[in-house]
Amino acid sequence: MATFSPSTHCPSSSAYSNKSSSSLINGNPIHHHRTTLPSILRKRCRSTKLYLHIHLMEEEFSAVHLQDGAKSMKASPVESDDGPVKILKDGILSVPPVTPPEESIDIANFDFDKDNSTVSITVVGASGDLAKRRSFLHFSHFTMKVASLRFHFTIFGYARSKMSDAELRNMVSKTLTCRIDQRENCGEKMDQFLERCFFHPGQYDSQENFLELGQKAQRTRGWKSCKPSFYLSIPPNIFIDAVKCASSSASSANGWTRVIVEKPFGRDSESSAALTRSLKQYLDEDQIFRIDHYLGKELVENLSVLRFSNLIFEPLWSRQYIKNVQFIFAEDFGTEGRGGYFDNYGIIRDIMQNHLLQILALFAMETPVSLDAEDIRNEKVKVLRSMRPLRLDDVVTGQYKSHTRGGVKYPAYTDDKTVPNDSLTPTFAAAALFIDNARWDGVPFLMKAGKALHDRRAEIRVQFRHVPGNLYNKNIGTDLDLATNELVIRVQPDEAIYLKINNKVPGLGMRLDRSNLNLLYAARYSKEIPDAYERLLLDAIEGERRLFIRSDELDAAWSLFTPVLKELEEKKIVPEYYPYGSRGPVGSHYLAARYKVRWGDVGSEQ
Ligand SMILES: NC(=O)C1=CN([C@@H]2O[C@H](COP(=O)(O)OP(=O)(O)OC[C@H]3O[C@@H](n4cnc5c(N)ncnc54)[C@H](OP(=O)(O)O)[C@@H]3O)[C@@H](O)[C@H]2O)C=CC1
Ligand SMILES: O=C1O[C@H](COP(=O)(O)O)[C@@H](O)[C@H](O)[C@H]1O
Repeated sequence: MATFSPSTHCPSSSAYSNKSSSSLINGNPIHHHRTTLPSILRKRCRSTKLYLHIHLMEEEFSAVHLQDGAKSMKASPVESDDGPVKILKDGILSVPPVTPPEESIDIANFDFDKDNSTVSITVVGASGDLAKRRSFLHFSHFTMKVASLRFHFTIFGYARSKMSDAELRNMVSKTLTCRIDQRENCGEKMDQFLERCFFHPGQYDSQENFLELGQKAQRTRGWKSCKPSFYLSIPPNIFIDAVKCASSSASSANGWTRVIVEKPFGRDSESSAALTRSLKQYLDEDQIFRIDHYLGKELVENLSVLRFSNLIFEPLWSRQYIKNVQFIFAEDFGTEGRGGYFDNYGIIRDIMQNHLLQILALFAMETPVSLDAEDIRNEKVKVLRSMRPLRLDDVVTGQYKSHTRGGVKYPAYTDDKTVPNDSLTPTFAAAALFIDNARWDGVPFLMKAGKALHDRRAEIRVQFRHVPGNLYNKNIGTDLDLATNELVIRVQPDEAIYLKINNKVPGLGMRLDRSNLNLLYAARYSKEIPDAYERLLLDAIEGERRLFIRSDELDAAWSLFTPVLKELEEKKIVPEYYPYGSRGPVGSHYLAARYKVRWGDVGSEQ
């Protein structure tokens, strides 16, 4: 009899190893099991060798257990009854022996749609920049790669602009790529994806138009039970109108409606709280999926794995061994085309308050009770609430100016026609943050984010303290800084994790150099790294909330940045100007030096 806990851990592979099964999916053993269990919605367990997925279907759930790293799949309940799952003490469930199914299942022919439900995503604001450039592309990758295997799936575009289905498909087709699997008839898959795209014109505040959308969607696929999600790709000031109409007029009878919201979630604490309050008039918190796409990036996902599944890191993860931590975001292009949006927000709201702070929270949080969304988000909130609000003294801001290089003139931020000539909006910022808890007391957490810099990168740098009484000091010079270890988690590009160590240069002498223990993903893994949105969309559809921002997390995040944002604006702080394509304002180095830190991305060997 295998045992597992609903909230804390997954069964080990060995828990199932005594069960024989003749059923295979892609060569992986599969065990089916059906019973009654009212209180568990779904449990996802991930480990390298094991994936367990339970779906609640009314009062029944079916469990599909795939071994050896196979992906989880939504499966219809199998027609066997192995008896009830018993709840033992401490919430441990006892799972009766699994009856192996009689025939083997071939994934290509497996019918995942037996419940005949349809997932539909409506891109609200389908005529806009985000929708055109990114949303449909993400949906296409997601649909072609994942969803088409699992769901009836439709995508609706909704906007005030008039468009036919054919025009929408034409617009969308221009953004599609064959990034998914070149070998597997990509063209055919794109066509299949486009066939699932429809357009419905309407106003964002019209109940009637949303009702028509809902009806059209019902007709399109003959929904038995429909699972509508709305992806808000509109300016935030019309979110509430759209949500009100979508939830009251285009939502499913079974209340499945979900709303996926892109940042910005407000401009400060007050506007964010007001937005949340308004959304909650029409939706429950668990229907709102606030996307921070950095949480869907592979190396950000891996951060917790690195920390909590490797003995060598966690003991070092504190003020005792870590001198400082750096979160660096750089883009080698400006706000081209997005100045209108950007000027109202600036780099602190665009990148720091969300993407970098989310990574920081995952980096610094305590070990969660389990991998469940609420347990992880609880720990993130705790660490955010232990942080000191950012002070003006601890911030440096910059704005890029025009620069000519190699005969090419690169524009200044204010050359954008949608940006006022006298704009003081920062396109660069560096900040020093502190976590006032026992683990991190006194450790500077430095952030740096900028547009129009000399390269594009996102990385986490962990600089360790020097070795006390280092025996090899004289072999590496007197600068102890040169001898400290540094762990670099390169989120993009060229995903990698590397550790800088001191090493003896081979030879008869005793000379040390700095070398890297390097896990370069491209060299280690042949599989393509999924786009952040593929993961996030799948999770939103499946109701997995781990990678979405909860409202209290959002409040805590805004509390840290709102005072300084207000001060910057009220005092009209002039940003330090830096040339397009440079390394950014020199002020960031003074800020780091104040805390005895050297930015890790500067220097010959990064
Ligand atoms: N663009 C980007 O790269 C990113 C955008 N975001 C966020 O995503 C959302 C969408 O961004 P984006 O596509 O750039 O936005 P757009 O300004 O392009 O607006 C999207 C659509 O909304 C409708 N719309 C625009 N303004 C109004 C208005 N005042 N009243 C009613 N309808 C309006 C228009 O459609 P129609 O007239 O046809 O109805 C427009 O095509 C925003 O919240 C933005 O902050 C987040 C990250 C990146
Ligand atoms: O959210 C945003 O992110 C992008 C950068 O995302 P990436 O995945 O390409 O690194 C940034 O350009 C944009 O300003 C910001 O709104």
